[in-house]
Amino acid sequence: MAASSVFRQGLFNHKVAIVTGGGTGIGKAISAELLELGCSVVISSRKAERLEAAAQEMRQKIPPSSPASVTTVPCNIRSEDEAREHVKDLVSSVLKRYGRIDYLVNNGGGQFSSPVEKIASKGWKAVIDTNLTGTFYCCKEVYTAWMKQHGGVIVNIIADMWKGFPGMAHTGAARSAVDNLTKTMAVEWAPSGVRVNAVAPGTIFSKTAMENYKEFGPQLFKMSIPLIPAKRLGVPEEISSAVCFLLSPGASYISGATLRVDAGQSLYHALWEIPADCRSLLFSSRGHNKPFSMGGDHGHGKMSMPDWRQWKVEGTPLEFTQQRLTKRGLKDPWARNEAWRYSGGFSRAVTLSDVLFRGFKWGFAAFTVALAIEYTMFPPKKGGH
Ligand SMILES: CCCCCCCCCCC/C=C/C(=O)SCCNC(=O)CCNC(=O)[C@H](O)C(C)(C)COP(=O)(O)OP(=O)(O)OC[C@H]1O[C@@H](n2cnc3c(N)ncnc32)[C@H](O)[C@@H]1OP(=O)(O)O
Ligand SMILES: NC(=O)C1=CN([C@@H]2O[C@H](COP(=O)(O)OP(=O)(O)OC[C@H]3O[C@@H](n4cnc5c(N)ncnc54)[C@H](OP(=O)(O)O)[C@@H]3O)[C@@H](O)[C@H]2O)C=CC1
Repeated sequence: MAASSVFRQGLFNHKVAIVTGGGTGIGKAISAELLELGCSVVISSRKAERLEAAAQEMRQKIPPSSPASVTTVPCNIRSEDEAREHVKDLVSSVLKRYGRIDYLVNNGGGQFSSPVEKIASKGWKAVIDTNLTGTFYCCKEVYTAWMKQHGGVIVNIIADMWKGFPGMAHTGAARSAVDNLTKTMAVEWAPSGVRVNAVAPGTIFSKTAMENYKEFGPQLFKMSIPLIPAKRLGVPEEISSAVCFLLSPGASYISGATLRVDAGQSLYHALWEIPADCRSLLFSSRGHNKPFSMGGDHGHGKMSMPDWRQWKVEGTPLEFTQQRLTKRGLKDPWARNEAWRYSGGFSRAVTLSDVLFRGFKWGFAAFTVALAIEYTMFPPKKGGH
């Protein structure tokens, strides 16, 4: 096996890991790196054939001198009432085969994109059951069946949901819950010698991740690039090295932590565009927002991104935002944004000076007048964005 891990060869010799979702993308990269470092890995997910194909591919790269081996155990961590049984079977079959479980990587999961009001209860449940409840079952089962007596390390893969997750609320809620669950388990299970941490990836490219979003996948991933300080997507191996570090003795004093592996993305922009609608103006006038944060280019730095008006398929979040704006009488919301951008400066200047000298009530009145004048002088351009 050509060495690509930055970690010492043999670091995980004779250890045993379960990696859920280990047959694709991030999970496959984690499994491959663990194998390279001598660990035996059980990869587990719903699609048995795909799992076996991945295992075959990884098996061929294990040198004969290595104690590592890779096995597959199909398991649906979300299968309604039977999920607990599926996970129990997974854990007992690993113990039967290997006699130990040193590491658990809860990586299996995912979601679809949708604005909150269009998420059906079944879809909400599917995502929560997979990402939150599935992770809970795996942790609990591995702990009770093995780690409680023998110690071990758990790493949960979550997501960049730090500012909420507009467009994917279900997964945001589930991953945030797993972040919290990670901390609780870290404390409760410390006396057993169990460390529990999480990794929160930014936008990581893999074929399977992209395909999950069907025909929108390429565009979604492409749109993320300008919003990442590194100006590129991550690759699964960049998550894998963080996971291997957290599993390793190098992290022996780290527990209850969540490591963001996102090149600073979570500190910067989000993909979701906030519409400049009338209600946010009224909201500001009540003084909950700073008046000079209204309009202008404050919320519209994203307008230089790829042209979102190309999104014409019904039911996608962007089409939905467009429809909402159009319903409120804005013929072309993107052109309106452009108008905001160049008319904002004057209105803000008027507002700011009036607020300083006359207080909020009169400041808002002056702002409205200034805005009306500006809109008469600079009507929204057709086709701008
Ligand atoms: C503009 C902002 C948008 C934000 C988007 C940003 C995207 C950038 C990407 C960066 C972040 C990447 C994060 C990733 O996690 S990438 C990894 C992606 N991989 C996966 O998600 C794999 C696993 N995913 C799944 O298996 C599925 O997504 C799911 C968890 C939903 C399970 O699917 P499954 O097919 O097994 O489920 P069901 O058929 O049983 O469906 C159950 C109900 O769920 C609802 N549903 C499912 N898919 C959709 C959809 N595409 N749109 C709307 N609703 C959906 C639906 O209610 C299903 O029930 P019904 O079919 O009976 O109605
Ligand atoms: N790629 C990215 O940008 C980001 C990814 N993530 C998360 O990282 C993890 C890996 O994603 P990634 O590799 O990118 O995408 P993939 O779609 O390749 O991986 C998802 C994996 O989860 C498995 N899985 C899904 N549902 C279940 C289930 N019910 N039971 C068992 N296994 C399941 C899938 O296998 P199968 O279909 O066989 O069940 C698949 O192997 C996911 O949790 C994802 O949400 C988080 C943030 C960003």
